[in-house]
Amino acid sequence: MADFNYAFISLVLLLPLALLIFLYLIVRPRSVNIPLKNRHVFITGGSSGIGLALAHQAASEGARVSILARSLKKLEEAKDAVRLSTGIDVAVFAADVRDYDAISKAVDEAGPIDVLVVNQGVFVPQELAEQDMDEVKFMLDVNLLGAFHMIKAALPTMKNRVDRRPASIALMSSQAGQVGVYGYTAYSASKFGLRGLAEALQQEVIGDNIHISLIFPPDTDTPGLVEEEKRRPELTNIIAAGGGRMKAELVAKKALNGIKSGSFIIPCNFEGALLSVATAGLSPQRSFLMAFLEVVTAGIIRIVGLCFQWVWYDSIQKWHAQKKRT
Ligand SMILES: NC(=O)C1=CN([C@@H]2O[C@H](COP(=O)(O)OP(=O)(O)OC[C@H]3O[C@@H](n4cnc5c(N)ncnc54)[C@H](OP(=O)(O)O)[C@@H]3O)[C@@H](O)[C@H]2O)C=CC1
Ligand SMILES: CCCCCCCCCCCCCCCC(=O)[C@@H](N)CO
Repeated sequence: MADFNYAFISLVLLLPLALLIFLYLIVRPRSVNIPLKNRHVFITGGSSGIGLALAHQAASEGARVSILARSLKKLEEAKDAVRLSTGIDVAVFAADVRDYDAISKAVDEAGPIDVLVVNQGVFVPQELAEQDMDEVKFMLDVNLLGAFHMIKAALPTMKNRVDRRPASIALMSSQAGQVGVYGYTAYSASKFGLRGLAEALQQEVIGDNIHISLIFPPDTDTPGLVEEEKRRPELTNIIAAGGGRMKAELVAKKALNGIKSGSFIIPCNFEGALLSVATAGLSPQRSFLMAFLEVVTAGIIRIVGLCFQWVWYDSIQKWHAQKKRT
């Protein structure tokens, strides 16, 4: 009996330890630190919301910051706001990410980029059956093809940068890029698309010491969300509430910390951390501790995910039943 206990206890302790050591040895790519001080951080959609909060924080960390968006007026206002709070001047570029020539001109003018944050995004929620194809195309063009345009324009000089220090390309996805959400067929598709782009691109640019990050915020208080909420379907509200809600400043802080530590997947709150473990899939994981968590919780987190689906489909069913009655 004593022998059995001894064997049992050592197994319980040794197995996790062996797993930890194994994961420590195999996780790839290796962890990396990406400094921001005195480096060029280029943020698309940097004139509002999360992008503007990122511009503030990158500037206060000593980066040289450029922001790009369509409206020059909003860009100038953002520039004034950043100067007021940090004393630093950001460079502004007015261009539409759907126009490859315009953004490649902006990127050339801005000079070699060390950290590219592809953050621009549009979101017009509606059931696909009701939504015009123009709006579907609009979201895919700005959110997904716009990201391709930015990366294509910036990559040549990023690859040829003279200092070979680690560089970063960060993509602003959304929790709706980890799980499909009612009312978001086009939006979710555009954000899921970023993940495929990111996973493939990381393999292509690791040799150039360029590191990809994907950021997954929940609902975040921004001018964009205020607009969105004017026309969000009730069920979108109910399901999105499960992801929590954050201030843009905190999302920007989590995002910058994740970028600096080279994390491939960057959740922003507790619900987001759960969602990231649940949807780890075959994404790279640089942290052996996170990898450990993913492995040991794999079964239970699937159960949690299935419970979420149960609640969501229940809400959908109730909503339909109620609609029939009224
Ligand atoms: N707020 C939220 O709840 C969440 C947001 N996100 C994502 O975070 C990102 C930022 O969102 P948020 O801060 O709320 O958005 P905002 O609407 O507040 O700001 C969007 C920014 O993108 C710019 N932009 C929009 N379209 C284009 C375009 N075609 N070309 C260039 N710039 C463009 C806007 O400037 P201009 O209009 O002048 O071009 C603005 O600077 C988006 O990718 C969004 O999907 C993810 C999860 C939650
Ligand atoms: C297994 C564990 C699960 C944990 C909780 C899952 C909750 C998922 C909710 C998804 C919310 C999506 C919000 C998108 C916000 C957004 O992008 C728009 N505001 C447009 O910008």
